[in-house]
Amino acid sequence: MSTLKFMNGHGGAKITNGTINGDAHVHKDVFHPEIGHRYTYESLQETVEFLRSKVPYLPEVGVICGSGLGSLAECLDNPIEISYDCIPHFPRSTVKGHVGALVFGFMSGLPTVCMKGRFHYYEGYPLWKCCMPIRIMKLLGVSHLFITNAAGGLNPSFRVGDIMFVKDHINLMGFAGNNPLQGPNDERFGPRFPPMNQAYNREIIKLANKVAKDIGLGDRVHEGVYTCLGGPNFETVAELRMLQMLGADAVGMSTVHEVITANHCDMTVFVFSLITNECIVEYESLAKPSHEEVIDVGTQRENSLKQFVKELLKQIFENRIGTK
Ligand SMILES: O=P(O)(O)O[C@@H]1C[C@H](O)[C@@H](CO)O1
Ligand code: HPA
Repeated sequence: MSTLKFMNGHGGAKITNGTINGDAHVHKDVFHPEIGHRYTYESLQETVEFLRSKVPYLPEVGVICGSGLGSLAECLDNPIEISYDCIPHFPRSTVKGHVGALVFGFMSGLPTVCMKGRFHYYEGYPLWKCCMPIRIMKLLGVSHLFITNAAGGLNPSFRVGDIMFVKDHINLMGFAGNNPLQGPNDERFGPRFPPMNQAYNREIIKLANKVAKDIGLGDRVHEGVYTCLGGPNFETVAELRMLQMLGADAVGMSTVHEVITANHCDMTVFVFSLITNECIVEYESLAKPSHEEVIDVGTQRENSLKQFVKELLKQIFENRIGTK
């Protein structure tokens, strides 16, 4: 039997061991002879059924916690935490700062699911697998997806600890033909050729600027363009200079493929990057980016970010923004 533990003081529960009904969990996707492995709509339904059997309500909001930002899940009242290794067909988190659990609960009174840990291409997961949880959230009923990430600041006006509301992206991996929607298209999720010119909800960005100002973060927020490289190495000076010339304001190793998958299945998307380091574009600089620094900045900014996310969410739903 999988264990359901009650968490002290939170009135919540935790499902932690790696077995379901006594069987070691088997990670399963489906093999297509011509294109290799993929999840099918039906295999994802098994994951959804499992989660529905553990959580007595359906989430409307999804939050993906970026590196060092797992504490956003602490905004949830009455949390039910389910470790990824208990969930049928779910990949495993392998990166420090990504705990590897879905946490269900109520944020600003709204039923919400947080991903405490995401999947990255550099971990060895293909993009369609990195994005599998987004389709699970959609099937569970999530209409609004908040995606967060840690990113390097390319825009010279950004300072460490600033927040960038993502208004657009440059899909560099897509330029090279790598896209999470590659392979057979299931119309039950979305169209073969989805538009991406309104991938980031403009009304929410406008509201986010207002909320940030109201809570005293007005001078620490920006709007900008995010781009994602495959990682895991940080970028060279020449690469960073090229990204600046392309018009990117921040660089990371995630998010773009998640945004594409979420838009494909018609979710309302809001993304922010926490600028955890300044990109080094001078050969003379001896500074070196590190994952430890990335996580530390996340920890330093967690209280402001929690306050911001809760207030923004509340106002989005009060004003019915992005409700389709
Ligand atoms: O998961 P995110 O995109 O927030 O994580 C960033 C990119 C790398 O995974 C890691 C580098 O420190 O942080
Ligand atoms: N580059 C890529 N990914 C990152 C960075 C960076 O400088 N900082 C945090 N994630």
